[in-house]
Parts: sequence; C-alpha cells; structure tokens
Amino acid sequence: MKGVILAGGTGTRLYPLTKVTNKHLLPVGRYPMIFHAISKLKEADIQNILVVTGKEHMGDVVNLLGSGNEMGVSFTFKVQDEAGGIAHALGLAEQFIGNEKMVVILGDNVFSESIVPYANNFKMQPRGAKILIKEVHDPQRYGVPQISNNFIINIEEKPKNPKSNYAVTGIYMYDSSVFDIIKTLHPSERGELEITDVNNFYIAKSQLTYDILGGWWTDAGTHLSLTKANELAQEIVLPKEFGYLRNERIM
Ligand SMILES: Cc1cn([C@H]2C[C@H](O)[C@@H](COP(=O)(O)OP(=O)(O)O[C@H]3O[C@H](CO)[C@@H](O)[C@H](O)[C@H]3O)O2)c(=O)[nH]c1=O
Repeated sequence: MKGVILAGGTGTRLYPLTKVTNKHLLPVGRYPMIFHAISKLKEADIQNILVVTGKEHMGDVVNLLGSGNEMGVSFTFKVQDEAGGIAHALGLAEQFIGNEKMVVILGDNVFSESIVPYANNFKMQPRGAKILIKEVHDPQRYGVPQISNNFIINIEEKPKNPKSNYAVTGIYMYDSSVFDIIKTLHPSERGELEITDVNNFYIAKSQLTYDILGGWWTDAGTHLSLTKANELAQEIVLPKEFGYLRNERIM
C-alpha cells in the first residue's frame, strides 16, 4: 500500500497563524503537525508517501521534509493549485498510486492509535474503501455517518441534525477505483469536491466498510482544536529519526 497526506487548503479558520505558515507546519506537541501523520504511515510499513500541498507552501514543506531519507521514508510532492477540496487534492495522486491500494490521512488529523490493525483489515478486503469513525460530542463539525444494523448507510457533511454521534475521521483507505469516482464529482455548495461524496459513492456500491478508531483523535484545524491537539500530543515522542533531541530535558 502507498500513503497520501493531504496538506493543502487555505487554513483560514486558523488565521492569523496561517497567514504566512502552512497549517500543517504549525507545532503540535514537539513536532510540526504533519510529522504525526507521517509517523502513523511509517508505523504501518508504508514508506512511499505522496504529500499534496498548495504552491505557496510547497517550498517550506519540501525544506522541512526533504526526500524522506532522514525519516526512513520516500516522499513525492504534488502541487494543488487551488484549494478545490479534499477529493480534488486526492485526485492528484492518481499517477503516484497506479493500481495499488492507499491510506489517505488529512494532515490536520492527530491521533494516538496505531493504524496497523485497520490497514491490515483493509488489506484483506478485496475491493472498495474503509473509513475510521470516532464518537465525538460535536458531530455537526464533521462528516457524520448514519448507521443501521452495523452498516453505514449514508454520510452527511457537517449536518445541522447529525444522525449519529460519530465523526468520519480524516483517515481513509481506498482502492484505486477512487480516481474514477472523483472524476464524476461536482463541486458542493462550498465549491469543493467533497470526500463525503466519494464515500457515499462507495456506500452505493456496497463497498464501504468501517472500523471504530480507538484511543484519542482530534483535528487541529481551528484554534480550539489546535489547542486540544497540543494538549493531547504533548506526551508523544516519536522515533529519533523525527528529529526531537531526546537529551533535552522532557518537561
Ligand atoms: C479543502 C482542502 C483540504 N485539504 C486537506 C488539508 C486539510 O488539513 C484537510 C482538512 O480540510 P478541511 O477543509 O479543514 O476539512 P474539514 O472541514 O475539517 O472536514 C474534513 O475532515 C473531517 C475530519 O477531520 C471529516 O469529518 C470531514 O468529512 C471532511 O470534510 O484536508 C487539501 O489538501 N486540499 C483542499 O483543497
């Protein structure tokens, strides 16, 4: 399997922090936010990773990550010219992925659990997609699944009246048919190609499975959630190749 980290978008909900700096380079715990997603993919033995970001931030992202050699992974970079939505950003991964399966992580998602068991489940799934969901107290901020008899029958993006207390996390697993689905999408009311539309397409084909993500999970795309991510992630110390100087006193 290959990995894709989506790190584009405008980050306007974090203004003025993101006026100059890309959201995914802001600190979360001891690391730039994007390191958390990279470490999760590496832990799942996924070394081949595409990073998608906007043209105004690609220089900074490449300066930070380099080839991946130091971290023991291999990065490929792709520019998203406009913030056309999560599904639009994923569409840029088509050549990189070829016919393989993929794990996609939104660069502003931070979580404690290893993705290894979920990725292993997906490897055994012959086709389709798997999403990870998580119980939250504010589901209206997220994609929200409607669950019936243990099946997800629909997902609504940021519903006013959520049909469950679960959020669809930004950890998605797809087969390469995702690119054909993305080509059929039309922009939503907010002018974006929505990942929720992709997932609903898989539901319509009866090809979407889900697992409930263990541990803690948060996005870090608003001031409040960025603060929460920093609180939750302060204890995280990644393997030494991620650059934290361990001889410094851990406070
Ligand atoms: C709009 C856009 C986003 N992205 C990437 C970078 C962002 O950190 C990440 C999340 O984008 P946001 O626009 O903040 O997405 P957000 O409104 O939080 O919601 C998404 O992420 C949620 C999980 O965090 C899901 O529950 C929602 O269904 C999903 O739509 O996706 C791109 O790479 N390119 C883009 O054009």
